[in-house]
Amino acid sequence: MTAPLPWLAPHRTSPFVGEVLVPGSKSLTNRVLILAALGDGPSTVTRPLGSRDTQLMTAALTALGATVQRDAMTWTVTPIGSASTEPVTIDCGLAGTVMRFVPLLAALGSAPVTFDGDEHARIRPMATTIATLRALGLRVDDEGRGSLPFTVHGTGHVAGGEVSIDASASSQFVSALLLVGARLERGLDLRHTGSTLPSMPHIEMTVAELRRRGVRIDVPEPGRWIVHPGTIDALDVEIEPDLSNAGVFIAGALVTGGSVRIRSWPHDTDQAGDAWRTIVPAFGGTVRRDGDDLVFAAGDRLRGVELDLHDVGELTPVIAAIAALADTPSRLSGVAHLRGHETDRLAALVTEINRLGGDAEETEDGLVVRPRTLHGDTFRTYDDHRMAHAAVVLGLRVPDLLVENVVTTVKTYPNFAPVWERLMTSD
Ligand SMILES: O=C(O)C1=C[C@@H](OP(=O)(O)O)[C@@H](O)[C@H](O)C1
Ligand SMILES: C=C(OP(=O)(O)O)C(=O)O
Repeated sequence: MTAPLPWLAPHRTSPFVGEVLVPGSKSLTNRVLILAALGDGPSTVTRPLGSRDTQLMTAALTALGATVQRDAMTWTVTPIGSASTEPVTIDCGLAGTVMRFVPLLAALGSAPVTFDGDEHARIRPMATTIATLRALGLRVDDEGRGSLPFTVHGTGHVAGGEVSIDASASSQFVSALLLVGARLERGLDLRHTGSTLPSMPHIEMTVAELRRRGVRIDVPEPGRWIVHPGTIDALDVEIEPDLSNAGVFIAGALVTGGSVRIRSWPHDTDQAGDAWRTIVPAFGGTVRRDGDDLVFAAGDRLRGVELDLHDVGELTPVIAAIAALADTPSRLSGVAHLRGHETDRLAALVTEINRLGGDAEETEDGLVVRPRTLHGDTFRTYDDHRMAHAAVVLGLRVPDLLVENVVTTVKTYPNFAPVWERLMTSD
């Protein structure tokens, strides 16, 4: 198959002024689908994200025995019923939420379930998932790899109880256990033993979604969660727009001296992307609520930032792109775990920003980005949707920037490139 032609990123010599309703949150959609599949009756999901990651989740849950009936705006999920013993194979693609969350659901069943994914998925950190399953008493065949592919042999019974894991490489190892904790016979007393735990808002989102469904969870101290055994209530929910993905439009406004209205920004949310409300002022921009929307605008200048992004690591590529266009240096820290994301994001950002003539450098746990005049080139995306987002932010200011494989954005954002093309002709 021939590779798709690179896409010429939109470029502006005038401020970008726009209004966007971004599609639903990936993290919420995939949690809600799982909890619906484990629920005590059918649930509906309104305004779900329809993208590669949620498609992979739907296919995985269907393979485990749930049904997902899709109408345009609402999906109806019927929970996983009686356990089948037929072997199944699940494609995780490059979706962390599928490769980390679904093996724990497979553990509840009685069939051998094989997990595999894209080429790069095979090098994403999975050792904690495999160790967790074994600690719960399951047999896992991974031929000693500690990564995808592997097979989980469910027996229909998981006692649960005390489990200690090292989740320093990804918060998703904690969320995965919490999501199934109530369905373990003795519930779960989970301790994180590693030195650091990234993406805490994503864990808090998991806890909040469980509590909304009647699950009792205590958090007696940082790094410990007690999930009481019980049922997970069915619940009809509407998915919030993806605030992390809103970031690329916000960044577009910031770097061109413009403004953007993000429609339906939730008044109260557990999403990591809510942090844009504090990140934009750090770059010198402004944020204003107008009814249900937030309006982000550039300030008089775009200054560099010093940000610890440990809690919101997934925002880093777009923040690094803004930083490369700022007028003073930036230091981004707390994100060593990004080396295990869709690609090694720290290495990829340094290589690609510097390919354009920039001055970015990797540190032990982040990046230093110094302003330089940038020139066009082909920006590699490494099959990483957020590298493509970073490319678009840079292209708005750097002429002749070509984005390799922009279609990789379909992981969490359908029609990403056409949306930008429409925005460029409509403001
Ligand atoms: O649970 C989730 O939905 C996610 C958790 C985070 O993962 P890490 O803790 O691995 O960064 C985040 O970066 C990812 O995009 C989504
Ligand atoms: C890290 C990310 O994704 P995943 O859910 O695949 O881990 C991301 O979307 O930035």
